[in-house]
Amino acid sequence: MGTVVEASNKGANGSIPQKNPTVVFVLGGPGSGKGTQCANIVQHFGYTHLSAGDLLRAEIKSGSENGTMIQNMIKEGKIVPSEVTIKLLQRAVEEDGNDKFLIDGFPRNEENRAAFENVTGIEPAFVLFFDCPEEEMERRLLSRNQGREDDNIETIRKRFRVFLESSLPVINYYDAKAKVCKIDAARPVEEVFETVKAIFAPKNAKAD
Ligand SMILES: Nc1ncnc2c1ncn2[C@@H]1O[C@H](COP(=O)(O)OP(=O)(O)OP(=O)(O)O)[C@@H](O)[C@H]1O
Ligand SMILES: O=c1ccn([C@@H]2O[C@H](COP(=O)(O)O)[C@@H](O)[C@H]2O)c(=O)[nH]1
Ligand SMILES: [Mg+2]
Repeated sequence: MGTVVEASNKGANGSIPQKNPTVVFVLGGPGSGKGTQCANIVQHFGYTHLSAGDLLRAEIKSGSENGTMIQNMIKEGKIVPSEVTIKLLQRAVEEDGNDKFLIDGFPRNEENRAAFENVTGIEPAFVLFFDCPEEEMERRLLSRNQGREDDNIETIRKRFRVFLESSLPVINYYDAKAKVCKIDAARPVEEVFETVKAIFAPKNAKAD
């Protein structure tokens, strides 16, 4: 991994973002522990955590015109069109006063990745990849008990398939650019976070 690279601020659509944020993509299979580790990173390193899935779920609750479409996609484990998710992410970045963001669970496919880069002009500083076997992720999701409509065995299997077919290629894309920090996420939360800390501590020292 190289040093933290600040995002460029030219949007291909001509828009100029308010800031020049540092963005870290947090990727991994469903239930690999992305949200759990992001909460720890926020506490220790002062990032803002933006979960694309949480933004989409909030959009459903808000009564937005896209709500029913998003709800159906999530129930089926499918990927919501890029333009919808990117707008939500852009709005969240613009409304926040921070200059460094963890984007959790996005980009989920190659089209998401290319559209985000084109629209925002932002390249991630690096990518965290929480690597976890399916059996462990399945166990975690089935006992998460947060009332998520997609935490049932039928949808979980669909989500696993989408992750393998559509999301892993994104991780491979960034790996080819030496931007991926792969973490063994099958260990207990505290152990995983020790590894995460070792990744962020030197980068944060350079970025601050
Ligand atoms: N290292 C771990 N060991 C055991 N359980 C964990 C670990 N990390 C997270 N969990 C638990 O597993 C469940 C899924 O974790 P989390 O919500 O962080 O995953 P996620 O990657 O964000 O999932 P999703 O992609 O579905 O949003 C939660 O109940 C969480 O408490
Ligand atoms: O960029 C995204 C992020 C999420 N989705 C949809 O939401 C669910 C749940 O996402 P989590 O990251 O597990 O919270 C996911 O299965 C997709 O259906 C999306 O379409 N695009
Ligand atoms: Mg999550």
